[in-house]
Amino acid sequence: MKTLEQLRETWRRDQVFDFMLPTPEYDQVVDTSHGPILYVEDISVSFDGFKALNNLNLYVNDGELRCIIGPNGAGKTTMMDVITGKTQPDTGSVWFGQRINLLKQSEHSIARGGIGRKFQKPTIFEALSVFENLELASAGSKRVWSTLLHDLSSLQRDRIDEVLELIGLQELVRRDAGELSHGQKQWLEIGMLLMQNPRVLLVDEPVAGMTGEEVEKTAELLTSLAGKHSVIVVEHDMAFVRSIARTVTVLHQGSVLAEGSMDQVQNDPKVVEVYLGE
Ligand SMILES: Nc1ncnc2c1ncn2[C@@H]1O[C@H](COP(=O)(O)OP(=O)(O)OP(=O)(O)O)[C@@H](O)[C@H]1O
Repeated sequence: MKTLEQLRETWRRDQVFDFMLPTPEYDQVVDTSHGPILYVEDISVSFDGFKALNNLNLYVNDGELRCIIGPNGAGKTTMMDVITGKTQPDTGSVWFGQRINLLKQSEHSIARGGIGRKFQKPTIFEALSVFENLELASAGSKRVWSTLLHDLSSLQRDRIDEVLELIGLQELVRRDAGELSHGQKQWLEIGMLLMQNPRVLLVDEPVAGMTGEEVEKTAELLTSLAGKHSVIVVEHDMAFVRSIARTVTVLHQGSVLAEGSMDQVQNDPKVVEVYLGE
């Protein structure tokens, strides 16, 4: 009975999770020969006349780990919504590499085509094991039923092993996801995104609610992903940002206020005034 209920739950989730949808075929490969994997140019977004993003420009290099900080309401979430196709901007352009115009892609195409997004709250299948969660995330275009009922390919198994090692949950592979700690759930969800081999990972406030030890492990995980993936982390926890940051972008009132190393932005008088000095 438990299995049947789990399958029913999974079936419903099929309508919600991007990784269960078919992978789109972009007619262009992601071309990063000039360096950046993301070009966000002159983006403006208004809500009832209020400019949440105001001529925002952001360039993220292939393989980079970028931290985005800024006070509440600075436009961080809206920026991620634009990159992932959830919000269409009033003006501007967003390119994935030099050739893929993200503003012409649907939210699902973007998610399945190489830009993974981790929301703050983990959205894993609590009633399934760690392994089964990763297994489902590797489903690709296969339907959920067939994934649960058929054997995995050896390639998929290898990828699950690789991801388990990355997220440090090898010992808990048969444990129900619902029994994991908050931090472990967050890592599992990152692992589920990694099963899709995304080129870009957007991670929203990953360490909120974590213990000190979990924060440290998350820092290790995210820094280990950079290089193979481009990782964009939005976070308010300054100690955490300092521990992982290479380049930090500070948003304020929908635009980039400052960009540079953590030391550079922390000593920038504009940044101190609007944010860090608060
Ligand atoms: N759907 C919406 N309708 C109206 N206003 C919105 C909407 N979404 C965002 N805003 C406004 O746009 C501004 C930017 O919001 P956004 O959530 O992008 O900021 P943020 O930097 O992510 O803030 P936080 O750190 O608090 O999450 C805020 O003033 C917010 O109230």
